[in-house]
Amino acid sequence: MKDEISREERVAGLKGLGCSRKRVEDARFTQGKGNYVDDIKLPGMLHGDFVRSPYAHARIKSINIDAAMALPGVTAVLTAKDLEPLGLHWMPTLAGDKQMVLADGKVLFQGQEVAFVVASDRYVAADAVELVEVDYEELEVIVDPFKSLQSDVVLREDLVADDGSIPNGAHGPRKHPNHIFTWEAGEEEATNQVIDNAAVVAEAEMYYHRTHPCPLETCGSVASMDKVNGKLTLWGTFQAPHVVRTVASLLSGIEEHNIRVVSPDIGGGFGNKVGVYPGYICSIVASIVTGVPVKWVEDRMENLMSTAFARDYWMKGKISATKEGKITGLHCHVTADHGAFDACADPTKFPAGFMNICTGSYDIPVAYLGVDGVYTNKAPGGVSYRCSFRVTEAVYFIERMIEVLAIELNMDPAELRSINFIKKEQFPYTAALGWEYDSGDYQTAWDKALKAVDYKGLRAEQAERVEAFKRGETRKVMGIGLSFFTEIVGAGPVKNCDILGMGMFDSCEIRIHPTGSAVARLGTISQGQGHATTFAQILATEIGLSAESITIEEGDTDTAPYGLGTYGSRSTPVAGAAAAMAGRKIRAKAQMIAAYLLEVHDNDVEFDVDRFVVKGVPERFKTMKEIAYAAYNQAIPGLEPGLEAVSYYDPPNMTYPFGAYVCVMDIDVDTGVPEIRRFYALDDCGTRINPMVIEGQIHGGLTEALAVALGQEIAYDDMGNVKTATLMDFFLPTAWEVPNYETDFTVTPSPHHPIGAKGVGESPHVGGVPCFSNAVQDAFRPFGNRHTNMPHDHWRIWQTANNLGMHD
Ligand code: PCD
Ligand SMILES: [Cu+]
Repeated sequence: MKDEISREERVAGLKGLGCSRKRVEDARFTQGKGNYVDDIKLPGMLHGDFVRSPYAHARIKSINIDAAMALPGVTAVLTAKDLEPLGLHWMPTLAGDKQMVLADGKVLFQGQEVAFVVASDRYVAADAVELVEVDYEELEVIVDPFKSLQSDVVLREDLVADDGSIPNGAHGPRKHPNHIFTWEAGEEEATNQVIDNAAVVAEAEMYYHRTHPCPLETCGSVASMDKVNGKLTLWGTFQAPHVVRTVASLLSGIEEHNIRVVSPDIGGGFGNKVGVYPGYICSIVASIVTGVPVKWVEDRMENLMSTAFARDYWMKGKISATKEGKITGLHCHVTADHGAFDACADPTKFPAGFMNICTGSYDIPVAYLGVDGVYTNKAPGGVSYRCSFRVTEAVYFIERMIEVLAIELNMDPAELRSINFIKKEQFPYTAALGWEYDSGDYQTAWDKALKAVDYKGLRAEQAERVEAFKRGETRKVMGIGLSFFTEIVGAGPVKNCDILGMGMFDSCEIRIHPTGSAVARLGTISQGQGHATTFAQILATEIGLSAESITIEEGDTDTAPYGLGTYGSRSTPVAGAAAAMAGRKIRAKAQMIAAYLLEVHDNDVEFDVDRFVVKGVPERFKTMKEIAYAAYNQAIPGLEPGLEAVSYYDPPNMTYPFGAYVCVMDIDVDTGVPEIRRFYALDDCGTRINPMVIEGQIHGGLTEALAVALGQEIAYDDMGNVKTATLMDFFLPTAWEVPNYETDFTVTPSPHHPIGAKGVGESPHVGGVPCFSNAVQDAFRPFGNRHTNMPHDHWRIWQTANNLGMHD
């Protein structure tokens, strides 16, 4: 047979690895044809809405539902009393704590779910919510975690024994009724010894404020109990649909094969949609009780007030070094505000997530981390926002400690980083707090970044600006924000990582059709990341069929293989690896088919782009399309018909993407308004599947980082009122604030991932927040600033300038 097109054209035709293929899902989204939870409309469907607590801490004396029930269109009003006989008034959290589904005797945060109204439409439900009369007796409110550990006020009465003793929590002994856990890593004594005897020590206390990812789509679910067939179908905004199915089965007693969980299109997740919310449970119970489908969808205020927040970490650090700037030790203590229930979604063995990556990208011989989790009268969560697993906090911490140490040493912070990087030859590198970093080449990335922005030139310009400011010629100061981050993404492996006992592997199942097109299903679920585009690219390169002829499906537990879902940038490292492995199984069978068709031995054919060729005889080949057809339609001795494969992949390690960011900022000291002149981001996520998708991920993550660093916050007053529950008060950046990002990359493949890819979705946020914050702080460094807390909104920046005497 003769070849009409060149090998190059055949490679391009696959649209495989490395191709900036346009996102296939966007045809649907840009034409308004997406299918979100709120688009699901079933015959006879009822609508639920919550009565929520106006108080942050109060005893519930009585609930009167009579007036609400009397409103035409209202079917039911559920309270904890109705859920109790079913054992559903409390639910387990992913962190091994339990949480009230509906207020049981008391409320513990503003916005807590008190009663669930079910009515004929969303408006009637909202009207009925107003008619439910709840009699509250206010209790003393605690919003400060340090005060919480000193207070006589017991927040969680359910966690104190009758004799007043404090039973152990899910993560061991508790020191106080409002204490959740102590978690430690590293060697405290050895670390203290090094620090106490060091030539130079820098200390800092910093607060990484509470915030919220605020996805475009809020959380919601539709439950439909088919009593005839005994089958429960649950559509919802779930980042981990299979986990929801298993948990729903364990809680309800409905056998798992009779539960179908579907995540339809999701309008942004960002970790906000990992946890299990009372709304999910209440819609299920309401559908079981009424026998018709019940929908629950939050409004914006409910989403901001009550669903999984992020951060709220009070961090205290000490870092020591030689006079030359070689870091010798690091000590970190965190007081972690978890709100009213511990509902973090960290792997079970890691109650503070992967905070123990806080030694960052540096070769630090000895370190210690201690974390104390504390209850307060705030919403539960702590799982979300572009690094559920606390790597955001860890990287912020170390990147601030480096800056503070640079001040102490009177050294350039870029040079200080260079001196301390883990060197290329040291990988795989075992860090003082236990992680084994898979691969990295930090110095190369750093040099490339500093060169790209002309770092030396910028510092010279900054020095001139400081002089000009002092002479009174300008009121603008200039900051150069640096950050170098190492992320840790791709949980498992199963031996280290499980959630509530569910091991963190992932999966891919692929079915090739006779005409050489395919459908592949994975255990993950895209929330906007573009999986339908990128997973097809991995498979295209592995099996030699064009990505255009491979459909990717996720999110329906009736069809998709079991997987742990999408968060912690785990889809590429884990499900992406499963896809590659399933592709290789297809290829192995295809090789046998090709050999039979070509009448040679299996070992005499080899794979080439989209075909198997007889070794050394390139004109003798069978394309994958021909092989697929033969797989079904030709009797091949010793082989079953069909061409399918499934892979369950338990990764041997996590992947460690990294990056080097630089932000140049001008700040008007009289208005506190920062202006971002330049933002350069170099990312290394190993093998790049789709450069355009990566670029989009980085723009998104950096914009969220800008938001968090420069103004976004879930703030509470002393009464526990949420002060930022609307988009009037909660900062969402617009095109006005967002700079023109310059992106760049290096490629250091993961040695253990089948295609060498690492995750990237979280990276820009993890590296971006310290970069923006460092830019603000660096602008004030020449005027005496050491550390000021985020968010650096205009008012706080103005205060920083004022405190430094710059308004005098
Ligand atoms: N190397 C590489 C890597 C990656 N990639 C691509 O990119 C993406 C991403 O990826 P990753 O990194 O793996 O990740 P994932 O898993 O998929 O995802 C997750 C992430 O993702 C991010 N991004 C995003 N985007 C959108 N649009 N939306 C959303 O929601 C979101 N979210 C966020 C978050 S937050 Mo968490 O949950 O907190 O934990 S985590 C997270 C996809 O598509 C992939 O394929 C490529 O291409 N290459
Ligand atoms: Cu993460």
